Amino acid sequence: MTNAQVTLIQIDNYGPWTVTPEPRREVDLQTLQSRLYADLSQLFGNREGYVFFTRFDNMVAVTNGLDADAHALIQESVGNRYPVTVSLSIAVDPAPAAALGTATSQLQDAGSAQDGERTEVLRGEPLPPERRTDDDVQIAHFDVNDATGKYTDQLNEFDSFINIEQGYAELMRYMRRAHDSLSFFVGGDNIIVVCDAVDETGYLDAIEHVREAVGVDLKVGVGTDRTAQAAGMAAKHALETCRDERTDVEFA
Ligand SMILES: Nc1nc2c(ncn2[C@@H]2O[C@H](COP(=O)(O)OP(=O)(O)OP(=O)(O)O)[C@@H](O)[C@H]2O)c(=O)[nH]1
Repeated sequence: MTNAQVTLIQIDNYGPWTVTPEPRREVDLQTLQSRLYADLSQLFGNREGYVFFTRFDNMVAVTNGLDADAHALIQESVGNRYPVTVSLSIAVDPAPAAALGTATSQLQDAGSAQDGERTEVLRGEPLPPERRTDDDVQIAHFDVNDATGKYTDQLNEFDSFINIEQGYAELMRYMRRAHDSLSFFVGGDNIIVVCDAVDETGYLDAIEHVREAVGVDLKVGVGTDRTAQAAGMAAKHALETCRDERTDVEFA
């Protein structure tokens, strides 16, 4: 059984900030959002976590191994670097979607995303060190088969993008519904899914579902470990085995 520790990151009172005193230049907002994501990726990444950009005003991190103090430090660092602050909410559950559900409720209970008084909230309990195991995080790294040959080298870039995004949309809904798992597009033709001990049949069914629904062919490498980065790296190696062996699913 896995025990995903998930942290919801939410920019405090961001909506009002984007239009105060009048709408801010979109290029400046895009720059802020992508820099904040880059910094968070490094701050959590230095501590073996993964951060996914999702909607940019809200981001999701897998933070097994990070305690409350580490979260507070990251929060402080963002407050010192940016004109905005972030709230963080941590939760643990075998099912990643359930962990994110709890993390979300904790933050919603503390106040609205657009409440000027609710800033730099830090809620939730990390996984206690004595309960941590080598099986806490399962990461599945999906990749589109021959995306270069089928899309990038053949189609208009926008049509390539539509194909990849449709594969992502179908996979994220399927993994959420069938396995309480969280899927994140990470660029190119890659999707990283945080899973709750899904087995080979589960992955084969997911690949089959996406192929039937939108005609996008996927393969997946799966890794399990104590932290997101260790599990993610194992998943990448398993994906290389898929390439070598021409298989659809490989476990590290
Ligand atoms: N985020 C991320 N992106 C990657 C990774 N590997 C490849 N990419 C991206 O995916 C694109 C396609 O690369 P590949 O998946 O290696 O190529 P492919 O044509 O699909 O070939 P096969 O996967 O071998 O079938 C690259 O241009 C990168 O943008 C990775 O490990 N992480």
